[in-house]
Amino acid sequence: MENVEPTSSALKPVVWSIAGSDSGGGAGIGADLATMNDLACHACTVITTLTAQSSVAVNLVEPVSDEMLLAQLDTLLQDLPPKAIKIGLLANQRQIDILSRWLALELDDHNKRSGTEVAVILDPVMIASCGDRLDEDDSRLDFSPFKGLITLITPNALELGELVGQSLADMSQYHLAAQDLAQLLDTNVLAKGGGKGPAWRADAAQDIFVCTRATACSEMHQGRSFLLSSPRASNNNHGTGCTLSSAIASVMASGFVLHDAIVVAKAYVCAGIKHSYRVDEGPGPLARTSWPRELSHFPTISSLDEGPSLPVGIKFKTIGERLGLYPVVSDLPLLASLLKAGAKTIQLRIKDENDPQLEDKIAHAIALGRDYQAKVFINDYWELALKHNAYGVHLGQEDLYVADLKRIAEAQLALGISSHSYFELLLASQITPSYIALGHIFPTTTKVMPSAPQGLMKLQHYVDLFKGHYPLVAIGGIDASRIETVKRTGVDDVAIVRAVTESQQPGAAYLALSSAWEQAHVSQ
Ligand SMILES: Cc1ncc(COP(=O)(O)OP(=O)(O)O)c(N)n1
Ligand SMILES: Cc1nc(C(=O)O)sc1CCOP(=O)(O)O
Ligand SMILES: [Mg+2]
Repeated sequence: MENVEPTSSALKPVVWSIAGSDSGGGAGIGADLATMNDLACHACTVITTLTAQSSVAVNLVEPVSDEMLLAQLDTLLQDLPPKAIKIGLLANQRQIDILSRWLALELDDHNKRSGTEVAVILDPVMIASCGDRLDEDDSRLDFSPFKGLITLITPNALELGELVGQSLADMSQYHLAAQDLAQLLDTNVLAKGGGKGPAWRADAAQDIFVCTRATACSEMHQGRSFLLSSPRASNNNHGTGCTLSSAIASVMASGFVLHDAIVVAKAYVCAGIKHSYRVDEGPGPLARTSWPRELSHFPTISSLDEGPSLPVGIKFKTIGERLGLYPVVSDLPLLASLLKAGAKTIQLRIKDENDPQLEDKIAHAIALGRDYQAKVFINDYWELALKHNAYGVHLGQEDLYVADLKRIAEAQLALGISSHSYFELLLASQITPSYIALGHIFPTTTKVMPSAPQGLMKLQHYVDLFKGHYPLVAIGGIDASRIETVKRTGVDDVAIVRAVTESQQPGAAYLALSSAWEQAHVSQ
């Protein structure tokens, strides 16, 4: 993150951990604080329970008084309101009832007054990694008071079984149970598969993500289930669940959507396990490795729903040279004039699919590209691009499930894919495209976007992770005034609509922007 301004500590997002203390330091509040601080958040704590715990045993569990629980919540809300909350160990039913009432009344009132929506991540802790129970009595806890009040619940196999009152024998039962829990609590579910259970595999930690709804996220990723599979790194797993849930809360507090928070948190846990250490007899705690920047730590995403899925094992044409400043235009005369002005990469983006001259225009644009030895990409109409042998096609994420990707790859057409989040970047990268577009960086009026503008901070994170793996193209609201700051992130290329098309002299505008882009500095 060397290219963006450092966040002043006053601006660090506040995240709360409502959880128990693990005297052994590997899990609970200790792990949450370490995670939240490591991910550049300010961590506040609401301690629910003290546990006398080591890496091999839990010897005593003692909840704080009801007054103390409420006093911590109310005190913090007055002065240090959260951007996100992680809830861990609740030792008895009374604590569940008190906290759920507080969320329904006080937090809801805070959300309404501040016009925000604080993300609440519930890790329904029941058993420590050494196998001992952490709740005060052996009676089953009822989490239903949390219905409609939480953003995500993150049970492991054992907890999921207890929450839905079933034993889970295989992956399909695991998925059904996660869907049942999503309905029961009216929430999103991340059913973890890292520990023993039906999702366990020796070489991979597989989690099931059931997304019922998520804000500022494309419709196509909602109401769906995904399998998130990460490489398994070591058996030091003490505090894995606490770390995962507090990492999800921290990433959401930093402004990322739920899907992104989950994949970043999984990468954080994967890196933490890889670099973990043993302290004593039992499994060791996770290392703190800061914001994940290593692509191999991120999960592979696959769909668990019926219907089309992304193909595996295909690879698209590699683009040898830079795309540079890449204009995106909707009419042919403008495309011709920009090629004449010297554009070497350009896209034809016609959004009226009933345009009677659609095929003619596409065929003509492709032919012009050949004449000028330029890379002409056709947006959306991949069949026409194939028929007329275009240099390349640009597709959106939703197109990936309908287009014949195998045919496009076999015909040696280049493929560019849009992305609007870490989650979509990972999906795009799984089919090894020729480039990935990252948008929309700044507000745009060119099209209606379901996601919020990404901004430079997120762009920097995406570049840090994907640079060198694929050419990365920034798009959305980029004009002469923003060329310098965009270039400083290290992104490879920029795509531009209005700053060229709405100019009185598009050819001259293209040349000026292109030369500004080439001359702008990438900071080291
Ligand atoms: C370079 C580049 N990036 C993103 C887009 C957007 O493509 P898509 O998501 O398919 O949306 P539409 O352009 O079809 O509205 C693009 N065209 N080019
Ligand atoms: C076509 C398009 N796709 C985007 C994406 O984020 O996928 S943003 C965008 C419009 C970019 O237009 P302008 O340069 O006028 O802001
Ligand atoms: Mg498109």
